[in-house]
Amino acid sequence: METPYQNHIDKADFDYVYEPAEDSFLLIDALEKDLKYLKAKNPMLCLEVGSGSGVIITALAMALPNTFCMSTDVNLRACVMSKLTANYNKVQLESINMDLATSTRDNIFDVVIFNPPYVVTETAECGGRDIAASWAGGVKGREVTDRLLDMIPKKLAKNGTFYLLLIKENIPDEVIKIMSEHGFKYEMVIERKVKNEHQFVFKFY
Ligand SMILES: C[S@@+](CC[C@H](N)C(=O)[O-])C[C@H]1O[C@@H](n2cnc3c(N)ncnc32)[C@H](O)[C@@H]1O
Repeated sequence: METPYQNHIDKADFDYVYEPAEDSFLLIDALEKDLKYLKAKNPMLCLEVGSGSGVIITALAMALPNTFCMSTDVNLRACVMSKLTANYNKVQLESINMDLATSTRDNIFDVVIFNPPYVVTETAECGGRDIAASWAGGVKGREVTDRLLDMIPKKLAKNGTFYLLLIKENIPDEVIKIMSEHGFKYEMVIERKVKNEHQFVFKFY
């Protein structure tokens, strides 16, 4: 999968929007690894929740030209940057300022992707709309993720797939249990140790 160009972004804008980092690129690598599966699925509609600068959903839109791609972010500046990244790379993206996928219709997404704010913080730090929303994950770094886990069964289309990045501190086994209780199978697509983090991308289907 090609990495989208982001030369249009002024470096200073990353004071306000999450700058793509190792976690973003691990998720792109996971989608690349699963590209045969994704192409065979021929998804009509893909959603990236929390798209930040738009690097992941743009990479997916470039790899799946027949798929309609959508993104949400609680940070308005991130929505604008995602749209510009897609435009710059000549793909279509609908980018919407929204909390997770709360205002979308049910049972419509063939693929949902989330690189969440996963850092363990005080609860009071998470739930904002600015740059801190990029990392502040509250208890176990899972407060935002857990809200999305409860929405996934309702938002995915039949036979839909959900890709989620987690770190060890998020206790992936607990996430697997929650998703199993929702009736999903899982696969760990890729993992990487980066600096002091052990990152994983799980696929639930
Ligand atoms: C770790 S950053 C990932 C950004 C981008 N996907 C990437 O990988 O480069 C997490 C993103 O989730 C967004 N976010 C946090 N809470 C959210 C929520 N409740 N609804 C939608 N987006 C949210 C943040 O604003 C941020 O852009």
